[in-house]
Amino acid sequence: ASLPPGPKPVPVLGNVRDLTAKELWLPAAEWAKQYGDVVYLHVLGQGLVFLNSPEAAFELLDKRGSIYSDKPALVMAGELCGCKNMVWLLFRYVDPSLTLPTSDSVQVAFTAYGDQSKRQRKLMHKAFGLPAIPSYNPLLQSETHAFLRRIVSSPESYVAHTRRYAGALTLKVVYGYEPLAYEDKFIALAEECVDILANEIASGGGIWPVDIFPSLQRLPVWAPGAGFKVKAARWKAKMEEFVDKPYEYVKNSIKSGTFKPSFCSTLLDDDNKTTPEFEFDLKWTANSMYSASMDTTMTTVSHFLLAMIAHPEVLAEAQKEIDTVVGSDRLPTFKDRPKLPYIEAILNETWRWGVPVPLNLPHRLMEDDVYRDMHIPKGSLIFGNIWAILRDERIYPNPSTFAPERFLEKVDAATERRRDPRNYVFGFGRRKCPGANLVESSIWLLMTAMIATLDISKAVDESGQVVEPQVDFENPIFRIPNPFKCGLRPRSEQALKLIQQSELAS
Ligand code: HEM
Repeated sequence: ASLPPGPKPVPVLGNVRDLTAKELWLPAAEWAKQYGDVVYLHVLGQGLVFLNSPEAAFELLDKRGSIYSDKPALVMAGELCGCKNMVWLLFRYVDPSLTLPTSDSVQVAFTAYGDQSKRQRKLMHKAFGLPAIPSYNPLLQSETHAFLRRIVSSPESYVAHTRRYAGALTLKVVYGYEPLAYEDKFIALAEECVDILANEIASGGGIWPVDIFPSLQRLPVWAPGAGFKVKAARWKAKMEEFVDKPYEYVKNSIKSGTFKPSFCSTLLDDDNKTTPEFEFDLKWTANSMYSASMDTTMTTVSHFLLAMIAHPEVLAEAQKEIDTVVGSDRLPTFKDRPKLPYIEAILNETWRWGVPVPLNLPHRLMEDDVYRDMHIPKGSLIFGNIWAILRDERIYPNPSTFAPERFLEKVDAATERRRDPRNYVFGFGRRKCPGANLVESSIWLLMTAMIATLDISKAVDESGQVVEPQVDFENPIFRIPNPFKCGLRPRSEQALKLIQQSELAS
């Protein structure tokens, strides 16, 4: 079998010049149109495979998951800095020109496929499987209300409020920890580690000389050129602190009987077996959730805001629906969800149009494989091209337009399944996002509460001029818009009153 088709490589360097540092999903969508639903490129012999249709993505990443679920490994970040146990890791992507690294950080699911990743996923499934989700509802509700209160008090800081919402929610869900309003120790520690990962470990494109020549690991620390080992030891200590400290907090609060139910407390209690292996998995799994939820939540909320700014008629229609179903005497709750089909369609369209992780996170193929007479070499990195799938005009006419109505059209069950963006935006197979059920609830409530209480529009500057949002996507993995200006204010006196009163209720 021959390799799948793709842009013509040059000798040795391969397709280096075909890759772009920003928005790689745009050329990847063009390759999909030109070469079909499986496209192959290589960079210095490293195979990159793009799966551009649901059929190809499900067949390989899902059905053949036993060989398509590994993750790429990096020696410096993984081995020396101790991040190999993290399910997520921030690192920088190699600049396509292979001369200069990009300055962007990206996150990648990192644990190699094997017993450890299976155990970690089992823990996450237990905590975030569908049956567990209703138990988080009160927490989601109180965090959403706290978010609204912060927004009305300083709307210009909506980015910081969204990050705090995601961070606090994760700390509470995972550790039962209530962060302080300002200068919280765990949030500060988490941000410090995120910064080390993004700006230190990941500098130089995330690829260090030791990644290319693993034998450098054996250099003694005093040897010339071994400075990386000293740095790695320092960063590793910080990473371990980030993993150990919140975990110790849970254990101590269980001992003193002051704990709040959480992912960790439930598992420690349920399994009642604190073998070193179990504790190791638990604390690294818990820790990885923090990074995993930050940028993805930020991306989704940003796209929702952009869509509302660009389409005031959609916001008005959604507010009409809320006013009819919920009224103006209370804030929406999960019980209202089945009666709000237009809002459901907005959420669907936000997932589809925003595409938070357009090329998925790469999986690594563990064995040579053949698919439809095409040879896919062992070691290839496999990208589920979620962007191309969700911009397929045969399924979504005028795909670049934000149009929630498309999801209100009655279709047969097979088309319904095929067009549901949730089947794609959270990835595929055995590495599919374990947080999907949780964010399905958390983002729904956050979005619905914003629609119910806020006017969302373009910002206006001091001289009264409307400020057009400047949208730019620099991050090579997450489709996360750079912070843009936007106008957020209470919809009415009554809405403001409900937001302020929510503090008493929570
Ligand atoms: C807006 C929301 C989110 C989106 C769109 C999203 C999307 C994704 C995607 C595309 C992947 C890669 C799947 C693959 O490799 O096939 C992933 C992995 C992952 N996600 Fe999410 N995610 C979101 C929120 C969250 C949250 C809130 C958590 C934690 C509570 C979380 C935890 C994880 C973890 C731990 C992984 C790695 C799984 C593994 O490699 O086995 N995600 N996510």
